[in-house]
Amino acid sequence: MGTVMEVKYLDANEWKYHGEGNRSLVVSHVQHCQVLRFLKFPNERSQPNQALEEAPRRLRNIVDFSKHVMKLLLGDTFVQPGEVIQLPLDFVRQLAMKIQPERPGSRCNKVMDAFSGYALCLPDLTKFQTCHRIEKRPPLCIEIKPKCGFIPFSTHITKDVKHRVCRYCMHQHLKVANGKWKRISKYCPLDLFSGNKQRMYIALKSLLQEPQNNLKIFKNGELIFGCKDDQDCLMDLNELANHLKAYFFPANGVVSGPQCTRTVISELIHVITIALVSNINNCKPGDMKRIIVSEERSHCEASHFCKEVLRNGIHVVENSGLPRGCVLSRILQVQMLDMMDIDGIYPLYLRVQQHIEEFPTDRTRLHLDGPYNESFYESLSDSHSQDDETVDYAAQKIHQYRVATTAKDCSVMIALSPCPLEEWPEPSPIIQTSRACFVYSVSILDLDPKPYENIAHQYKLDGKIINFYLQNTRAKKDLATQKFYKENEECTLFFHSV
Ligand SMILES: O=P(O)(O)O[C@@H]1[C@@H](OP(=O)(O)O)[C@H](OP(=O)(O)O)[C@H](O)[C@H](OP(=O)(O)O)[C@H]1OP(=O)(O)O
Ligand SMILES: Nc1ncnc2c1ncn2[C@@H]1O[C@H](COP(=O)(O)OP(=O)(O)OP(=O)(O)O)[C@@H](O)[C@H]1O
Repeated sequence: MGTVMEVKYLDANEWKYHGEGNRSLVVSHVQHCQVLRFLKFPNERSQPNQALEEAPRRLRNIVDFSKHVMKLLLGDTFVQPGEVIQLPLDFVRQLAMKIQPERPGSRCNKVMDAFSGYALCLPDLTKFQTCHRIEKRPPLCIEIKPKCGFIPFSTHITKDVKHRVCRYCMHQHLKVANGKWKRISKYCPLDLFSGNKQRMYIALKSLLQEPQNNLKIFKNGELIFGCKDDQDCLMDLNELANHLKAYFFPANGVVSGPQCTRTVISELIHVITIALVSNINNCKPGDMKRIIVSEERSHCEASHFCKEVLRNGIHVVENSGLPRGCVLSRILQVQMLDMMDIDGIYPLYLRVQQHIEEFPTDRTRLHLDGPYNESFYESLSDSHSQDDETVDYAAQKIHQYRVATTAKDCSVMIALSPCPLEEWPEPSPIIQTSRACFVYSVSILDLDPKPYENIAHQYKLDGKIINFYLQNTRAKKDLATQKFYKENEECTLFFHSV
């Protein structure tokens, strides 16, 4: 299993800390366009054994899921599955020690797997585009974790608020209360996925104001904007504009001040929007058809854009929809494989649990932990259209739900490489702005399968998010009403005294 990497790359000094999430830690090569993605495990004594036992299988599952499931659903060009490799333990241990001081405190409840010797080797998507080109200005890369872009439509939902407010906007309240973030973000995924230029502009501007873990910007593979964790954020828009000036206004890159920041940020938002709605493989006229999500599934009451529209008395917001084949529409379509919502899935999970308690060997037959091969992919298509009370129906719906959950948690990487129009390396796609031109590529990352057992956790979390949101917004409404009456009282007294 796995290939052994070329020896010339195996010097820990040539690799540096790049970033991490909840389940993996990534290091990048200082020179080559490569990253190594290591699994992480809880800080427990059993950790070395757990890693030795689990790492190779989990990594194999990650690659297979990417290759045989997500790539087929999201499209060839967007997905780079990478490969499982085996590394010398000395090298991995040295690396783990070297990067430890760089890690954000909030992620240190888990340790990097420095025990199994297995990792994933992937192209460094933050540098990918320009690997073999000589350009004075290094590549720029924008990473967005867009989260779930629709309002669930399942008839299994009992809490009405889920039909009105999207999960991301509700979850913000709990995250701030838990101390995960300091402020509520105004970003609403439904605006980003709307395909409406105005709504997308507001969504991206909100991400720039409060990036949390949903937006990162890299220059030459180095993080220049975004949060490592809530304690450690690089998010000064003037500073960002300073980095970007030379890209968007190459001729007069020396201008500065608030006007300059606004102009540069607008250009950035424009480029991101184009990359998100373009069909890179494109060009068949039929592909320009837009995917329109029904009105009630594409508006979130908590979105600041919607609030503004209501406040200004504009009642009809154009529901533009996403061009077919663009990265956002691909992701949204896979997210929408979740047709039952966790409210409909949880009872089916209990059905499967009960069944495998009685027939443990069926766990394998039902593909609950993979392997994620062609037959798993086929099991996603609707062979059971109605609930016939079987465990097979339940497993099929659970598979669809898990695939959708991966798409709700993936990230989009947009790599931009400045390129004068005269040097356009056709047929590579380009984006033009008022003064600049970029060759670009779009990839989707973090396409790991979500463990079957997570369903129980997701069900509990969903309940917490909704209850907290309802409590919190109710409390705020009560306070506002009290204030209103108090002000009116004061007003009344004032009238009496005159
Ligand atoms: O449930 P959510 O929406 O909070 O998503 C989790 C993410 O939280 P977020 O809200 O994006 O900050 C969470 O991200 P963070 O650790 O918060 O950066 C993980 O991506 C988690 O995935 P996994 O279970 O570790 O594979 C994600 O869990 P899954 O729901 O994808 O299982
Ligand atoms: N191929 C790649 N090229 C460049 N950077 C990458 C690559 N893969 C991952 N990264 C960086 O490493 C970070 C962490 O990786 P990833 O999102 O896969 O971790 P995770 O633990 O699976 O995340 P999550 O908490 O969302 O489950 C990403 O946000 C991204 O910035």
